[in-house]
Amino acid sequence: MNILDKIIAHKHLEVAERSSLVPVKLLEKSVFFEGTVVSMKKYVCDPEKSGIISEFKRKSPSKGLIKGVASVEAVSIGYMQAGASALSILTDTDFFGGSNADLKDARKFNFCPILRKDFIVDEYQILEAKSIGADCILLIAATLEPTRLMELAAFSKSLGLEVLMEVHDSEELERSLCDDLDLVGVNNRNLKTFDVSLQTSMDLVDKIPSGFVKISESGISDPSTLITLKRAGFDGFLIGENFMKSSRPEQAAYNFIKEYKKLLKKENEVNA
Ligand SMILES: O=P(O)(O)OC[C@@H](O)[C@@H](O)c1c[nH]c2ccccc12
Repeated sequence: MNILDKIIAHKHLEVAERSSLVPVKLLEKSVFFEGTVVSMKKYVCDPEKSGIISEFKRKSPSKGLIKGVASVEAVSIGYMQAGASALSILTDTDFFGGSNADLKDARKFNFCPILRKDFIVDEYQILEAKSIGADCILLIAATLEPTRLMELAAFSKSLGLEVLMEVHDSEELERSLCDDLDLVGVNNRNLKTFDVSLQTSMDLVDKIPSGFVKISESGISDPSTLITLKRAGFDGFLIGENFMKSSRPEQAAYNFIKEYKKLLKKENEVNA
């Protein structure tokens, strides 16, 4: 069994357990069911912003411990002050060291789109995402049958949540595209083998239909890479480890975004 299969098997057990402990009726009592969501799509494409979705990630199966003890409050506020467009908060506990409490904390301190980063296999997790204040959820094409992915996307939309669908190759992309998606992310990291290659993004960008916001995900550690990805057609960039591995993730994000803006300005002057 590869790691992705292991995570998904675990998620089914987790959903069964949680839904018996916290029934849907209780989730629906959350104040966030009345509130409107902040659009990830809009923020990522806002030319005044960087397009960067900064991720809060304590550990991962590929890297092990990145930063076990970190303050969501300090890091998420710092990310936004540094010029990120949005936040991605890992809520998986067993494999990524995150929690729903991390997302709730991020929500408390920030008015910006927040992606619930988890492995969604059931409607219950989407209701849970809404109940903790997320604006957007992730659906991973590699882990869902196309019809199931489409059902989950439609369910998210019925709650007003936006959907980021993640793909890793053109086959996944073609079989899973549907109208209820808002953003399509290309994961440069193969979740089964952990191999990382930016070429994955470059190969797939032109295959994503123009109506979807295009995100390049994972393995980004250099501001100049963003220039290459932007030129290729990406609107947004998901960055986690490169910031989280620093002793001060928010400072790392600040320096990165400052450098990116400098490069972007230079690029725009050349093209003017
Ligand atoms: O830390 P990185 O290499 O910058 O990657 C961030 C993000 O793309 C990655 O955490 C991720 C992409 N898709 C996922 C699906 C589940 C868990 C995590 C992920």
